Amino acid sequence: MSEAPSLERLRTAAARRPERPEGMVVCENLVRIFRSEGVEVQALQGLDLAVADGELLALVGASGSGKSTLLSILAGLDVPTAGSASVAGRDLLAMRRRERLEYRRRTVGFVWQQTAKNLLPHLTAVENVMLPMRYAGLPRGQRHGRAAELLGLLGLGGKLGRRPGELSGGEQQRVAIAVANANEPALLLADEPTGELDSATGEEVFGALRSANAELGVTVVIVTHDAAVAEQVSRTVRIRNGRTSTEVLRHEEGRPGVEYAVLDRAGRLQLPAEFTAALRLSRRVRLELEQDHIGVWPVVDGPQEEPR
Ligand SMILES: Nc1ncnc2c1ncn2[C@@H]1O[C@H](COP(=O)(O)OP(=O)(O)OP(=O)(O)O)[C@@H](O)[C@H]1O
Repeated sequence: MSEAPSLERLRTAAARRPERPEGMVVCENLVRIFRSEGVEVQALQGLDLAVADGELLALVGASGSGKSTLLSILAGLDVPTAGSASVAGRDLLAMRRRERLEYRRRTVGFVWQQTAKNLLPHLTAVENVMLPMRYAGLPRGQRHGRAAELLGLLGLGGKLGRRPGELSGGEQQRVAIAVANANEPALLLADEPTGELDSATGEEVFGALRSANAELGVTVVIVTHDAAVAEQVSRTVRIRNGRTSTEVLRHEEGRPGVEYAVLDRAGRLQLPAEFTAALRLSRRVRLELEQDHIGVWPVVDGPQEEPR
C-alpha cells in the first residue's frame, strides 16, 4: 500500500537525504562566456561558491554582476563554458539532455520574480502544485494530499481552490514556493522573489522560503536586491564582476554581520573598488607578510621606500 502523504512524511524524506560533506552546491572556477554578433561577454569569470546542505543563502551584487547567470546554471537551464559545478552530487557539466530534464524535475525547484511566470492562470493553487508531481510520475492518489500539505505549511490551507487571479501577489509567490517544492527538491532557487512586492508582502514571501528551508530541509539560494532579505540570512554572498568577492556572516539574525573577502583556491581575492581607488592601487601592489596579516601597498614611481 502506498504511504499516505503527510507533512511528517515530507520532513522524514528531507531527513533521509544523504548528507553531503562537500556541500549541496559546489562551484569551482566557473566561467560563462556569451558570444553574440562578434561580441564576447564574460558573465562569470572564475566563480567559486560552496553552499552547505540545509543552508539558506542570499546572493547579492550589482546589476550585470552574473547572479542570474549563476542561477540559470544551477537550475540546469544553462551550461557553463568552463569550470566545475555540482548540485546534490550531480555534475552539471556532464549531464545529458534526459538527465538534465530529470534534474530540473526532481533535484531543483525554481521561483521567478515575475509572479505570473510561476503559475498557470487557469489552474487553482492546488492544481498548480500537483502539476509537477504528475510530470514526476507521483501516483494520482498522493498528489492532492501532498499539495494540500505543502500549501498548508505555507499558510495557504484555506485557498487551495483559488486561481492565481484570485490571490494577492504575496499569496501567488507562496503558491509558487509550494510548486517549486512539489517534488522534494534538494535545492530551491529564487530569483528576486520579493522584487515585485511591497516590503510587508516581501517579508511574508521570505517567511515562506524560510519555512520551506526549516521545515522541509531544502537548501535555499535567494538572489535579491532586497536589503531586508539579505540581512535576515546567516550568510550573504556578494558577486562582483562574475566572481564571489565578499561574504557577510551573521551569527544572529537581523544583527549586523561581519564582512569577509573571499579567497579562492588559487589565493586570489578581489579588493573592493573603494579600497583600490582610495590608495590608487592599479596593476601592481607590493605585499608584505606580517605576523598576523598581509600588508598591501601601492607601488609608487621612483625609488621604493620601505613600508613603515
Ligand atoms: N544570453 C545572454 N547573451 C549575452 N549576454 C548575456 C546573456 N545573459 C547575460 N548576459 C550578460 O552577462 C552579464 C551578467 O548578466 P546577469 O543577468 O547574470 O547579471 P545579474 O547580476 O543577474 O543582473 P541583474 O541584477 O540586472 O539581473 C551581463 O553583462 C549581461 O548583459
